[in-house]
Amino acid sequence: QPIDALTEEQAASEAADLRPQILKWGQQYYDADAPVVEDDVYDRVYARLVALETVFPAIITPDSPTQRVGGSTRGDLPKVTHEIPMLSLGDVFSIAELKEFDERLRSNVEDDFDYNCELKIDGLAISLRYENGKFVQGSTRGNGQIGEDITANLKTIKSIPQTLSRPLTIDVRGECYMPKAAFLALNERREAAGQAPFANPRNAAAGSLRQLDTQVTADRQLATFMYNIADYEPLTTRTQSGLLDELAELGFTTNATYQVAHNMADVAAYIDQYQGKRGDLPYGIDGIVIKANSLPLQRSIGATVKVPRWAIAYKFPPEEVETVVRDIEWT
Ligand SMILES: NC(=O)c1cnc(OC2CCCC2)nc1N
Repeated sequence: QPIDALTEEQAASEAADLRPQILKWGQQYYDADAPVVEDDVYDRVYARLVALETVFPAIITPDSPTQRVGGSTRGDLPKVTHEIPMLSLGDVFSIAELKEFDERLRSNVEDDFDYNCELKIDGLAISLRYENGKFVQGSTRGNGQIGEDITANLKTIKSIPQTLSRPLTIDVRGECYMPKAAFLALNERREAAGQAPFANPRNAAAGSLRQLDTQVTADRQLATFMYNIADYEPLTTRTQSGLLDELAELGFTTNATYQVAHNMADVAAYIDQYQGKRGDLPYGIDGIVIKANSLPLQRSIGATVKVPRWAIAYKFPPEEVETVVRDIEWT
């Protein structure tokens, strides 16, 4: 309950329960075989401990995770500052809300414009830096400004090109994910070895990317779909749909299911087309993303602190796990 409703000893007792949990999750972070608890769970519990100790400084213990130099991050992967922040996405959960997003955006934009519709891959966002066409660094989104350097692990992923077809200096963003079949095979191996299975493919991908042992990452069959670029100037295209084609020409793997939509009726048709097909896809999706298709328009509309005004994610209701297992083609 709210911290200011607690007595000091209640706060001390709650903090005493949280510290070992946070330390254990921190240690699991590098255990090659322990599933990594979801980032947001870790961050929420860590923030609660910080809040308790801030309101009641007397309960702080020298061994509290909050007193470590590393602070909230669970490990000491080197940090990377994103020159251009990695944005996340606002969410809507109904067609009605989607229409509100469209109306609000069109009220602020003079001319008519198209959307690009994309499947929302359920993985984790990564940024790939290329200098003169060579892959030099890869990182997680982190808080959008500062992520973790996972270059070595990303180099083990076959779909990430080491050299581009043109000597460009660019930051390309996309999703790293674990295909459903790889996820099921991994969990079978883990259960056969008496280890806890990963909760879902996204969690498995996150845990696999943060390994200090790159051989572990290499064995996890991770994949990527790239979908964004920090600065589009070096490219020829000026649309989101064209960007996906140009990224493919450069050597990246992109998801071919995108469609340009002229209006919300087209968007609704795209949603209907894919909402029912989640079970047939070889990767997890948790919705669709619609983006203003013009890249200059995206730039002029801009973003709020964390999310673009020119894009929104439409989230599907959570999928029960058994459908993931049942619907897979057991070839
Ligand atoms: N999970 C996805 O598949 C996905 C995520 N994000 C984006 O776009 C970013 C680019 C800038 C704001 C959102 N597109 C996607 N397809």
